[in-house]
Amino acid sequence: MSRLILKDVESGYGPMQILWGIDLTVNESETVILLGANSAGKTTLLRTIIGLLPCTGGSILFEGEPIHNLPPDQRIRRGIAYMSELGVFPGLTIEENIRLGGYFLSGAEVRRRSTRLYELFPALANKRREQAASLSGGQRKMLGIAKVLVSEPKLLLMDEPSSGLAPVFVKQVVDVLKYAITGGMTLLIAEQNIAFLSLADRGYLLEGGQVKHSGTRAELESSDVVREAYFGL
Ligand SMILES: Nc1ncnc2c1ncn2[C@@H]1O[C@H](COP(=O)(O)OP(=O)(O)OP(=O)(O)O)[C@@H](O)[C@H]1O
Repeated sequence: MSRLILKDVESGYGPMQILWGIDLTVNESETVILLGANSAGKTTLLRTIIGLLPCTGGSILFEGEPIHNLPPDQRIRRGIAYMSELGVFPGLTIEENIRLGGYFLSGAEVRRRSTRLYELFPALANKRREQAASLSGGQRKMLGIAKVLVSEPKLLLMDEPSSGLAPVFVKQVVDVLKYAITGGMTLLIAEQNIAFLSLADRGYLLEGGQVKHSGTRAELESSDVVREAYFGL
């Protein structure tokens, strides 16, 4: 069943249109990757789905219902979570950041879920009462992921989880996401780093605010369009 359906979506910044006629689907328990170079429109698309930017044309359906006219908080309440490139509040502790991710849950529920998350992220467990500012770049990214996972979203939108990370941390992020995916998570990830293609069931290549190509992981891996966009081949 389709969890998210975008039909002919348009969006942009004031009079400047950035997205043109985007058609995209994410099915339940599926991982979909949004590939594209700088300025292709990946962030703009994720921000339009969560409602931080207006959908000026077309429609966005979540679990079969239109959401494109709802404010972001109502989209979040329906089960959509958005992890931006920044992700965490450095002045708050690890525990407080995770608590914020589950702000509409009871304290007991957050504690129960945190226990499981700390097993997944032992480096965070050891530092739970320290400020997020004390974490390394890789650990901060892990905290950003823990903070969105605590709400157990029905759909997780992730913007460039690899941004600013050394290759060793990129691998850790990929491994943690693999684990979350085996638990049935539904994910839409915007990434320039081709390592994330290994997580995806399907993907879309954006260029100039339009879908230039789409297909299964295998199709994308062998696609000349993707090879050209990523490797200049
Ligand atoms: N706040 C803004 N105001 C006006 N134009 C913007 C704004 N943010 C982004 N843009 C423009 O929208 C286009 C798409 O940018 P977007 O950030 O969605 O690309 P992206 O694929 O996420 O790339 P990146 O990986 O660099 O973030 C670019 O031309 C960019 O200059």
